[in-house]
Amino acid sequence: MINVTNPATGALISQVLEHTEDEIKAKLENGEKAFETWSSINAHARSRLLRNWSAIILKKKQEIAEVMTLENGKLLKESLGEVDYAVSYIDWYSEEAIRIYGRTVPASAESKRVIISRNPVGLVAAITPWNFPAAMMTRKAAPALAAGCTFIIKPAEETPLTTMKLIELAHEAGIPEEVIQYVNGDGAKIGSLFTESRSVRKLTFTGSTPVGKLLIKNSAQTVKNVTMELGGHAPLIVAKDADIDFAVKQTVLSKFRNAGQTCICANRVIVHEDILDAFSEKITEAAAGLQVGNGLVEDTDVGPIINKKGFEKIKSQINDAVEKGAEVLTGNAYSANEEKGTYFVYPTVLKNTERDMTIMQEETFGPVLPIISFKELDEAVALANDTAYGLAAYFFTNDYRVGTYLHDHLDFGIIGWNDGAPSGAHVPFGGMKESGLGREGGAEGIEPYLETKYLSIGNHM
Ligand SMILES: NC(=O)c1ccc[n+]([C@@H]2O[C@H](COP(=O)([O-])OP(=O)(O)OC[C@H]3O[C@@H](n4cnc5c(N)ncnc54)[C@H](O)[C@@H]3O)[C@@H](O)[C@H]2O)c1
Ligand SMILES: O=CCCC(=O)O
Repeated sequence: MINVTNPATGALISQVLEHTEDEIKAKLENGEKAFETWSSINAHARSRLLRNWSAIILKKKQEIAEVMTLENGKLLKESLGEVDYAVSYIDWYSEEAIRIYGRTVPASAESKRVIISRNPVGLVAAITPWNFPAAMMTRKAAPALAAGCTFIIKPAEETPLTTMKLIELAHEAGIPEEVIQYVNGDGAKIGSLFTESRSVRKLTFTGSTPVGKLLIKNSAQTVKNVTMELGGHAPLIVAKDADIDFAVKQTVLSKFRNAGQTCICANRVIVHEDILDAFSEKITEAAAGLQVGNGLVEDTDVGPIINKKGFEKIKSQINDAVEKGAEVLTGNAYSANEEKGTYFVYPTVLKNTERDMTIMQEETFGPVLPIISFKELDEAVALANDTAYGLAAYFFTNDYRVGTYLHDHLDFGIIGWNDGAPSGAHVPFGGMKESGLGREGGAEGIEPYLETKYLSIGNHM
């Protein structure tokens, strides 16, 4: 049994049954069998079913958002936004379902014809994290179903309820039960069942880089197609000419969203030395003004940290930075109740940070903003690229030469130029280096669910 608790209060919200190994194997078999029927239904019918799903979700938006805030802790307004964000993937891929095109190619002989078709890969298994329990699932499920694949997901143990609700609504919308399924239980156990299964033809994972690496290795056993959306360590560069007030607003948006527990949250701010004091002063004032508390309370800006492990990691990164000489401009304050299991971190801004501090290398996943300064643009680029990650990067400048230079030289999959919120269903989301493999969203997001089949017809008239 999995106990699902509210990270803001410690209250038990629900108990969820863990699936046994036999049950999981039976579901994998059912998913594989259902693939034959689902993949042969015409694309327009699949598109309509996806549209039904999104309409039903929107009718239950408030209820779903409340469940999400209860199990994840994020602000209710962020949960409401996430329901819309999750639905936008379903809507986008309901439209892509009817735009999967093959090709014909001129043959090399008069008696031959060549046809290239795009076909669904088969049963897709997904594993998702707790930080976006709705959107991380729909941005996998929607393209998979649109392409004609069947789908099974293991949501994070911390937040299974939102995902289970969305799948119940998919069935209510008319998508057959075996076409979209969930299983609950321990990540490592279910991960092994997914990777060793020959029924699963594709594995799509969103989560930490170490788990992603393990899944890539284990998927080699059955040569599975994999998509990996992994960790990040986003740099945010503020150039000398930037509009400081605008950059501060966007930095707050990027950094403190979801209490800093977002893979594309700014993790390091790299500021030109001429504007370092002005930027630091303004961001400190903004961060210090944020209200920390329960996401169900209207005035709250920053909710709880998901669990003790996440809390300890954030605290140790702050301590390490302070020990190595960082100056605390605001924060480094906590409210934790071990008995209840609730953990809050007050928005923290650190100045005089150095690249050898843990916070400058490891993902923080919390509301902490380390600031480092630069003089020449090359130095800013070197600092920004000095990480194993390559998910998101941001920069603020109104000088087009500086902007295009930074765009050309930053090794990141997602780049926000004067934009702290670049995500969307219509664009390819994903990372370079150890941040992942493949892209989700946009026209690119359906590709990983399609195989290319080539037919050569001979002896033609
Ligand atoms: N790139 C992206 O799109 C993206 C989006 C959201 C989160 N993330 C990343 O996710 C991480 C935060 O999520 P988390 O702490 O839940 O990550 P996590 O890797 O610990 O867990 C993610 C999922 O993997 C499962 N899991 C854990 N161990 C497993 C194993 N050995 N085998 C198979 N599955 C296993 C968990 O149960 C959970 O469902 C951060 O690193 C964040 O950057 C990335
Ligand atoms: O945490 C990662 C997902 C965030 C997003 O899609 O904007």
